[in-house]
Amino acid sequence: MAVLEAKDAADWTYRGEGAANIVLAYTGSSPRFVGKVLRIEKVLKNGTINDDGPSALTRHERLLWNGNLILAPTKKIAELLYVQHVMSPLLGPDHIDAGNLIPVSREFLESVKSKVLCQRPSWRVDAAKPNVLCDSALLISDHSIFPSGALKEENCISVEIKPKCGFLPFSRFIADENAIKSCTSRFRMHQALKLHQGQISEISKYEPLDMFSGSRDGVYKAIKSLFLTPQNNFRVFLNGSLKFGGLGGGTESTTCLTSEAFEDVLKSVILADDGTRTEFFLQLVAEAIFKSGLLDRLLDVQKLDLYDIEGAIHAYYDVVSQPCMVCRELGEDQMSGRYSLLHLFPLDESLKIVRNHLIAATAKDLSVMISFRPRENGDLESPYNVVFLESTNQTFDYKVSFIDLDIKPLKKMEYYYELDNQIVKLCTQMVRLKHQPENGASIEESS
Ligand SMILES: O=P(O)(O)O[C@@H]1[C@@H](OP(=O)(O)O)[C@H](OP(=O)(O)O)[C@H](O)[C@H](OP(=O)(O)O)[C@H]1OP(=O)(O)O
Ligand SMILES: Nc1ncnc2c1ncn2[C@@H]1O[C@H](COP(=O)(O)OP(=O)(O)OP(=O)(O)O)[C@@H](O)[C@H]1O
Ligand SMILES: [Zn+2]
Repeated sequence: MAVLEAKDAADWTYRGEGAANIVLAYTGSSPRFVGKVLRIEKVLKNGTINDDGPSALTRHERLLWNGNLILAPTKKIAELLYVQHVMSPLLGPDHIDAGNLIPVSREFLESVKSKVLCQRPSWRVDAAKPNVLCDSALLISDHSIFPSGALKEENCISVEIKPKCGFLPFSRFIADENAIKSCTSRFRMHQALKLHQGQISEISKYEPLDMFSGSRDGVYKAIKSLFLTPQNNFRVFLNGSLKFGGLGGGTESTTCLTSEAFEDVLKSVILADDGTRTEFFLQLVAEAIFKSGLLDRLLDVQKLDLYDIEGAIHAYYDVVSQPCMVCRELGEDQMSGRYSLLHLFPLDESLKIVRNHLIAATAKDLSVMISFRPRENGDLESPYNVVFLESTNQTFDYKVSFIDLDIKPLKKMEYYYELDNQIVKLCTQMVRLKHQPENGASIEESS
C-alpha cells in the first residue's frame, strides 16, 4: 500500500483534536481518500507513548481482553480490534466505522505537524504534539458529510455531541459520605472541579441526565443548554467546516455575536426567517436524537459500570495481583472488611467487573455525530433515516455515528479513583458550605 509522503500533506487539513489524537480532513481528489478523515496519534510533550514491549497490551490487559485483541502486534491494531469486536457489537455496527490503518512516512507527519500548528489551540499545543515516529494513522469515514455520489451540490450540516455519563450511579459500594453521587450527575460535579481549577470560566448549563432522559422535552432542553454553553460537548459543521463550537477543544459560552453568526450560517439549510433558524435547528437536532433511540443504547453500555469506581477499584487490585491500596488507605481488612466481598470474587468475576468498567468509560467519553441534509420533494427513496421539521415544513435525511471509541488503559483505574475522590470531596464540601447562610455555592442536585 502506498505510503503517505511529505507532498501528500498538502491534501490534508486540520479538522480537530482531542486529548489523544489530531484529526485531518481530506481535500484532494484521490478516490482512496475522498470522504475520509485521518486520525493521527499524539505524544505528550514531556512524556513518551506507552509502549509495553512487543505486544500492544500489558500482561494484565491481555487477561482482560480476549479473542483477537490479545494477539494484536501493536497498540494501534489492538485499538482497532477493540472498536470492531467490543464497542461495535454493543453500540451497533451501522453507526461505527472502525477505520483502517494506513502507512504514513515521518516526512508526512513532520509536514502535517508544522502545517496544523497555527490552527491548534495553544493549550493543546503545550500538552502534546503529533507523534512523528508513528508508521501508521487511522483512515475513517468523515462523519460530518454524506458519502458523495449525489447528482447535485447539497448542504450537509452536522452536529457533534459529547454527551458524557447519563445516569446516577447505583452501586452499593459507594461510601455514605459520597452520597452526593446518587443525586448529582458526574458531569455537573466535574464542572465544579473544573471551575475550581480554572479549566473552565463558567459552569455548563448542560445536564446529561436530561439528554438521556428518554423524553423529547429532556433531549430538547439538553440541546438548548449545549448551544448556550458548548464547552467541548457541542460543535456544528457545515460541509465539514466548523461553524459553531471550539476547534480542537472547548469554547466559551455563546454570546449575542456568536449566535447571530450562527443564525446566518443556517440560512443555507433552514428555510425560515432571520431570528428563528437557530431555534428550529435545535428542534431538528433534538427530534433526530430522540427518534434514533441511539442514546438509549449508549446508556445501556454506560450502565455496564455496575459497581462504580468505588467498587471496581478493588477488583482492579485483584486483577493486577497487588494488595488493595484503597482498603489499605481506608483501614479495611481486605479479607474481612467492607470490601471483602469484592476481594473474595474469583479472578474471572474481577476481570468482568474491570472490563465492564473500562467499556463503560469508553461509552461515557465518546462523541456522537448527527448529520442532516435537506430532502427535496422529488427525491427518490433514501437509504438514510428521515426526520420532519414541522416548524419549517422541511424533511431531512439524517445519519448518526459514534466517534472516539478508544480503549482505556487498565492503569487508568487508579487515576479514575483519585479523580472521583477529588470531585466528590469538593462537591460535598460545597454543599456543606451552601447550607451555611452566608454562602452560595453553585452545585445543584440533578434530580
Ligand atoms: O475523565 P473525564 O470525564 O474528564 O474525561 C476525559 C475527557 O475530559 P472531559 O470530557 O473534558 O471531562 C478528555 O477530553 P478533553 O481532553 O478534556 O477534551 C479526554 O476525552 C479523556 O480521554 P483520553 O484520556 O483521551 O482517553 C477523558 O478521560 P476518560 O475519563 O474518558 O478516560
Ligand atoms: N470520523 C470522523 N468524522 C468527522 N470528524 C471527526 C471524526 N473523528 C474525529 N473527528 C473530529 O476530530 C475531533 C477529535 O477526534 P477524537 O475525538 O477522536 O480525538 P481524541 O483525541 O481521541 O479525543 P479525546 O479527547 O476524547 O481522547 C472530534 O472532536 C471531531 O470533531
Ligand atoms: Zn480493596
